[in-house]
Amino acid sequence: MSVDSRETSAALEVDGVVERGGFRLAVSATVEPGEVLGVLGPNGAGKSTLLRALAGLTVLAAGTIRLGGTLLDGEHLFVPPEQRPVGLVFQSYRLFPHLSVLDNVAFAPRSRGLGRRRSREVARGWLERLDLAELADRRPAQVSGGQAQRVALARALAAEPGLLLLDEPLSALDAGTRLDVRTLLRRHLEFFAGPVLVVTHDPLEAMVLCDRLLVIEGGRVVQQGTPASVARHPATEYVARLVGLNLYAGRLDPDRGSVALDGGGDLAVTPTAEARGSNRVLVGLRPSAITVHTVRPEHASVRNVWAGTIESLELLTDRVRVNVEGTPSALVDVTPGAVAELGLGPGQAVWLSAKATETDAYPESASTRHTAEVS
Ligand SMILES: Nc1ncnc2c1ncn2[C@@H]1O[C@H](COP(=O)(O)OP(=O)(O)OP(=O)(O)O)[C@@H](O)[C@H]1O
Repeated sequence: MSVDSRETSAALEVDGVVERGGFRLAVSATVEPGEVLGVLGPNGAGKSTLLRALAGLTVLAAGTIRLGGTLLDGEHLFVPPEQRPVGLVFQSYRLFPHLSVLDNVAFAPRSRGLGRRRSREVARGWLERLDLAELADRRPAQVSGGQAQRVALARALAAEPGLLLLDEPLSALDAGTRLDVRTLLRRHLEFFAGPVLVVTHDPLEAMVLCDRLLVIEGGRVVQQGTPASVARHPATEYVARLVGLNLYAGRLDPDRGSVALDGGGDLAVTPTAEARGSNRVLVGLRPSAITVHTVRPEHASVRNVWAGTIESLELLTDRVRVNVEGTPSALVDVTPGAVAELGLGPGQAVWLSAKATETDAYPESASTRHTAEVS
């Protein structure tokens, strides 16, 4: 079987509107052959709605979906799901429990009309590529979560789709397994020459698996770009939290080198030349660049000093993330030792400080420009 067939090397172009009850999703995006696009967004943003539209489970209210030159939806045409060259891997994998791993994968070519022997040959090829050959005779209940995920991927690929859709492919796995499977999945996706969309909630998954990210909020695309550009210059509060950054919007006074924040308070910044030319800016500040004090610090060199109250503390792997309510509010990362030493706890009044050189001030419209650069 060839993975370089014409069908598997065409770009996906979607430019449309999907309506679901009172919800409206508007998306315009192109995914190149071989490119892995991560679709991110908070709950209810419209990620599944997008996958459903691509798979043909929901009809577009307006616009078009094209795979290569072929129209799948729009202009009074609608290709039903069973006729779309689309492979869909669900969160739950949905393997057939009564069939062996081999026959689960052979199911796809069999449904395309291949004979039993030929279907099994095709399936064996995919099991080998995905390092599953030894599990061919097992039932889904006799393989691990990570292996089941790979069987589901093998089954989707065995159908020779032109477009691959993965809906939270690793969410059913425990944290330890997820780490290994994520790396393997990235490698296995290289066997697929067409465009891939991966819906995920996990920022690390998005960074490792995806070439480009599409962030949806409230049915709208708020940011598109490479993982690095999105992490560097998040366009919204949600994206900033996702990549673990404090983000503030405000008005820059280039002469004073400070930003009057929309939510009150101001921050001394060292604006880039690009930011100097714009009135509205976003200021990124890493939680590890902020220091917590129990008494007001008196360092003349630190221009940003403000008061706040600890809302909550959350233990991360090697740090404690302190959520401080103030003007502005901030997430601050400290060591567990510092929490003990300073006796930090919820409800406590604290002082925060951050150097102006630790801030990253960029034009509010930067994310839109990133989109133009990378798409
Ligand atoms: N069957 C339905 N009928 C009507 N509206 C729906 C239906 N399913 C979802 N919605 C609405 O559509 C919107 C988008 O839902 P969608 O499932 O696409 O979001 P999502 O980004 O995938 O969320 P999650 O991360 O929670 O899975 C939500 O506001 C939801 O209330």
